Amino acid sequence: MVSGHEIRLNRILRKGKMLCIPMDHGISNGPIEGLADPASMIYRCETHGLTSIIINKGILKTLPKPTKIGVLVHFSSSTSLSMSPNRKMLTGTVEEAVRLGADGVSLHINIGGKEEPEMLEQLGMTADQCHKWDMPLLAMMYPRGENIKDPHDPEIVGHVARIGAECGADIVKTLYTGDVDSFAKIVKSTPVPIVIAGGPKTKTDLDILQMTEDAMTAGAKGVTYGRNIFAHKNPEKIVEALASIIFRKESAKEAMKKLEQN
Ligand SMILES: CC(=O)[C@@H](O)[C@H](O)C(=O)COP(=O)(O)O
Ligand SMILES: N[C@@H](CC=O)C(=O)O
Repeated sequence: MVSGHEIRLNRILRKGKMLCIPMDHGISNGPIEGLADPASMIYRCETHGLTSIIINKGILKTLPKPTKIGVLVHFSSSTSLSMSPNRKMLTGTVEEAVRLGADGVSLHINIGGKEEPEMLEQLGMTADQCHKWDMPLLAMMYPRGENIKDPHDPEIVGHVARIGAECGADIVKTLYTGDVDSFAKIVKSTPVPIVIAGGPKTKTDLDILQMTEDAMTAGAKGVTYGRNIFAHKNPEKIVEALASIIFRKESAKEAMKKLEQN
């Protein structure tokens, strides 16, 4: 018998790979460019190669119609208006995710600051509940806090990714280090699949496509890009370009050529 965990995992991945738009910025940053109407953005992009989305429960509850792709519900919250924007608080339960019909749970864990201990506890406890409910857990593991000088430092990224895996996450999302060799080492020392974050919008489309190609070459299992997709002038087309790299192993340059033709 196929477990609920496997059924759900196959809804948020395709052939073991992920092309996901995290849209949880509405709590941390407000209705930023491209996120004024998350539902429309989801329906615009869902048939262009996406495997899944990450959204807060309030968006999931108010979607006018079900989406065709996997949904991870995000339960970490902090805001840029706060005195402690890095202190992510737990704002939901795995049982709630089951009730909402989610296919996965997502947490954001900042490592390297004074609030780290409580986020580690959130991760460990939520992993236990995910195990109980057969719910896949994606941990967004960020080197972020007073002790972090360079969040892309391969040693730090490798440590942070490993923390996510050792605390029980099924998928770890973290920062790309900027070069294939150092990231390949991190992939090898992390016992669960790694996907990479997009970060602020890149200067050119080729930049985000090249980072994607390099991360996949290093062994990443996909990407979770927010602003580089929903704030793009043509979100559907950048999703198609990313899908050609992730699922059809095209190069960034080949994907770029098609993007320019469209
Ligand atoms: C809003 C966030 O916490 C981001 O980390 C988001 O969850 C994410 O996964 C990546 O968003 P980008 O806009 O690609 O940085
Ligand atoms: N959701 C993000 C916003 C920017 O990446 C965060 O909380 O850091």
